[in-house]
Formats: sequence, structure tokens, C-alpha cells
Amino acid sequence: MALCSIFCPRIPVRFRPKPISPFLSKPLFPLSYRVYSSLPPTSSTKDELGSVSIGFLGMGIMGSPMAQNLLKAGCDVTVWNRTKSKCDPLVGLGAKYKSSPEEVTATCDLTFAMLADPESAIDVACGKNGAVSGISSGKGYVDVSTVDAASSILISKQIKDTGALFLEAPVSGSKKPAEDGQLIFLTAGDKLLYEKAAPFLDIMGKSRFYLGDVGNGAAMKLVVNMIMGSMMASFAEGILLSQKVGLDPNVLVEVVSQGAINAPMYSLKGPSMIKSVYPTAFPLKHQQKDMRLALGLAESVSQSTPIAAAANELYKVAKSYGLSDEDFSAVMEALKAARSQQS
Ligand SMILES: NC(=O)C1=CN([C@@H]2O[C@H](COP(=O)(O)OP(=O)(O)OC[C@H]3O[C@@H](n4cnc5c(N)ncnc54)[C@H](OP(=O)(O)O)[C@@H]3O)[C@@H](O)[C@H]2O)C=CC1
Ligand SMILES: O=CC(=O)O
Repeated sequence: MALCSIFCPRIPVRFRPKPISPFLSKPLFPLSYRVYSSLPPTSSTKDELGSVSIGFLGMGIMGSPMAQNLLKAGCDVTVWNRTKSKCDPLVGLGAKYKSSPEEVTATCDLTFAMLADPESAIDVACGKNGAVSGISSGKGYVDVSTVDAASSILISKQIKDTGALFLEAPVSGSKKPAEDGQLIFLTAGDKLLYEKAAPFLDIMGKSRFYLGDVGNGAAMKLVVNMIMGSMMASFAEGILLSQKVGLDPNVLVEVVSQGAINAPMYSLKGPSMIKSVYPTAFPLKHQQKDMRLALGLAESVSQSTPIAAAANELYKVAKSYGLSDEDFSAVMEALKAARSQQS
């Protein structure tokens, strides 16, 4: 808390961080084991792809386009979603539908899950009529949701107790990269499943990293998103400050885009942020979930992360303003509120 005050002296008390995930006192997985590989895409024929039946659980912003790309590539895809109507467009494109995760894993060789958070990922995998109930030896489960290592390890254990294989494979890349098949997979778990899943990962993504033990993919994803969440909060501060001192924020976005701190995210989101419009690609509630989980990870190894902690408070404030389902760039609204309270 003290460190946060040093970095953000003007942040009001209610924005400041509180202790997070005190239950984590040591790493949940061996941090010394690292295996990286970003392989060139595999090329498989439509017949080869079609010979493996694919399940897909979770038809949200990410799951729908990912499943759609598998269908377009000629895969045999069976879908499920808690809200059934979201499966309709996929069924219209030729997907089969099953009414529970259990039925999907019972009928499919390889099942992907793209769910909101640790709670839903665990429930869909391990709950009543969940994926674990239908899966068996010879099959595979690939969880592409962004969760913490402990949740991923729990799901992995339950899947593997059935004799099936498990791979965690959270993705870096948002709605558009999902639509364009340009995601980056951060995988860890059963190497054999990684190899079997590779042709399908390559349909949905542009690269894949194999990181070793289950937990490492989750950790990598959380670190990446912790950086992204802080970058966005900082960018929002910059836009507001530029406006306050009479600069044109559109010029700021242009200057940033030409310099060393350029990131596609700034050029993509900046113009709409300036108009206070936040079309949802990555829901703010998921970014705050990732900040929270990343802070828990940092706490588990006593790593100081004051910048991320301060940014997390802003996402929490934005959530309290009803912005959970807006894009995460709506974090700027929390800063506007802070500004109007100060003046
Ligand atoms: N959007 C993005 O840019 C990116 C998101 N991610 C991560 O991917 C995951 C999915 O994100 P996204 O598609 O954007 O999220 P959405 O909110 O659009 O979709 C969430 C999905 O989870 C389902 N779900 C939520 N709660 C439950 C529950 N209790 N039981 C069963 N199903 C549930 C939803 O079902 P229903 O339709 O019924 O609500 C929906 O299918 C998240 O972990 C996110 O952090 C990763 C990279 C980029
Ligand atoms: O998790 C979000 C992303 O853009 O990556």
C-alpha cells in the first residue's frame, strides 16, 4: 500500500490496493522448469483434420470465432455453451450441438474450453455433467481460458485421473486476432497432447509456446496481461493529461505510434477512448480478473508489483461504475471520476 502511494500519490484511499490471495505463500509449480518453442504452423489436409472430432465449450467473444475457424478449416466440431442460443450461429455453419460438457467430451476426441474465469472453468470441467464425467483414456482436454495456476492444476488432475490428457493453452490476442486465426497459445501440460492439438492450434493461432508443467502457461498469460493492464491504465492517464494541458490527444496517439513505446493496442483503442467509446473486445471484468490473479501470483513469490496493484484498483473502480462488460479501455472512466473528485 505504501509503495502504491509513492507511485500514485494522488490516488484516493479507496483506490489503493488491499492484500490479495494471502493463501498463496509459495509457488504452486516448479519455476525453474522452462521449455520454450514457437513452432512454424503445421499443415494438415482437410481429411486429416476432419478425422478428429473436436469439442468446443464456451461460445463467448473468443470461443465463437475460434470454433468458427475450426469449422471453416473442415474440422468436425461439436459445441456447447451455458446460454444455448450462442451456439446457434455455429450450428448454422455446420457444428453439432450437445446439451452438456459431459456429452461433448463423451463424443469428441479433443475438447477445447474457453470460459470466463477460474470458477467457470472449474465448474464446466469438474462440476455436475462436466467435462470430466464424459472424458476417458485416449481423449484430450485443452483449456484455453485465462485462469490461475492452482485452478489449472486442479482441472488437470481431475482430467488426468480419468486417463485422458490435459493441456492448458491460454491465448494472447483479442477478438480480432481470434477472428483472424492469429492468436498466440501459451501451452503447458501433456506434451503428447500438445503435439496432437498442434494442427488445431495452428488453425486458430499464429504461434504456440510449450512451457513445460501445467501452471507455467497460466503464469505466462497472467504476467503478459498484468503488463497489458498497467499499460492501458497508464495510456488512459496520458490521454487525460494531454487533454487537461490543452494538447490534442489524437496527436498524442500519433506521436506514441511513431516512437519506441508504440504498441498496436494504443493505435487500435486510442481513437475510440478519446471519444469515450469502448466497444468490447476484451471485457474490463476479465482484465480486472487477470490483474487480481497476477497479483496473487506475485504475492505467492513475494514479488513487488506496485504498478499493477495501482492499476488493479482503477479496474475495480471502473467495475463499480458498471463498466464490467465494456472494453477494458473503459478504465479511463475511473480516472475521469478521480479527476472530477479532485477538482
Ligand atoms: N476477449 C478477449 O480479448 C480475450 C479473452 N481472454 C480470456 O478468454 C476467456 C473468455 O473470454 P471472452 O470470450 O472474452 O469472455 P466472454 O465473457 O465473452 O465469454 C465467457 C464464456 O464463459 C461462459 N461462462 C461464464 N460463466 C460461466 C459459468 N458459471 N458456467 C458456464 N459457462 C460460463 C459464458 O457463457 P454464457 O454465454 O452463458 O455467459 C461464455 O461462453 C476469459 O478467461 C478471458 O480472460 C483471453 C484473451 C483475449
Ligand atoms: O487477454 C487479453 C488479450 O488481449 O490477450
